[in-house]
Amino acid sequence: MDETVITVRDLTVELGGTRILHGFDLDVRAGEWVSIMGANGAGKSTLLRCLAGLQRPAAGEVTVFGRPPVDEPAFWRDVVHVADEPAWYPWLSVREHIDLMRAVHDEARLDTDTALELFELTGRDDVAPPRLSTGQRQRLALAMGLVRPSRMLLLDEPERGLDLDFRDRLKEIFVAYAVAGGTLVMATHDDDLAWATRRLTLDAAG
Ligand SMILES: Nc1ncnc2c1ncn2[C@@H]1O[C@H](COP(=O)(O)OP(=O)(O)OP(=O)(O)O)[C@@H](O)[C@H]1O
Repeated sequence: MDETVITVRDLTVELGGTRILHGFDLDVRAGEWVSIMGANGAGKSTLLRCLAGLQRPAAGEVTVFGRPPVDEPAFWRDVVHVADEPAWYPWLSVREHIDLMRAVHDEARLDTDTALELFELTGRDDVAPPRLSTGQRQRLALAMGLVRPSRMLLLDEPERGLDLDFRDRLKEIFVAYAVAGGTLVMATHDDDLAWATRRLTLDAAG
């Protein structure tokens, strides 16, 4: 598979008058899993936000699936951005959050029980997210992202809060997504999770 699905050319981003990324280039093909690494503040989340159409570059070009990314429903039908914790519905259970994602998307990738099992939430399916542990909430956020159909995952530190065993499972989940033709771009501090991926390291000057 060699279809290029992300192209970044000479990307420069400024935030609050400070240059975060400068002259950054990237090409990603369908089915690739790319890790963006680097120190705190290097600009990993900022790059993901540019790919998600949530941050306007000061200069340069970004295309995702052949077009500049835009924060619009047609774009989000193809792309999942898992970053900060989603806004939970405190009156809905874990199971109902997954049901909700399945209900608003045609052709869900996983049924609810499979998702609960895969993300090790079966025993916590009837509680509301605010009563989960940090790692359990992260597993639910990932489950909600993976349950719906997509062609690309933009993942900001997906490992946060997860124990080592579940990180191994997550690696398998992401490999399966890529093998099926999906594309992953992941900001991470986890060498092990990134080990088999194409790794790019941002320096502090971007
Ligand atoms: N809204 C903002 N206004 C001004 N500066 C910002 C803003 N958001 C982020 N920054 C700065 O931009 C830089 C890059 O932030 P970013 O979150 O992209 O880094 P990161 O590589 O993802 O870091 P981490 O590893 O800590 O998650 C940081 O120095 C941060 O302080």
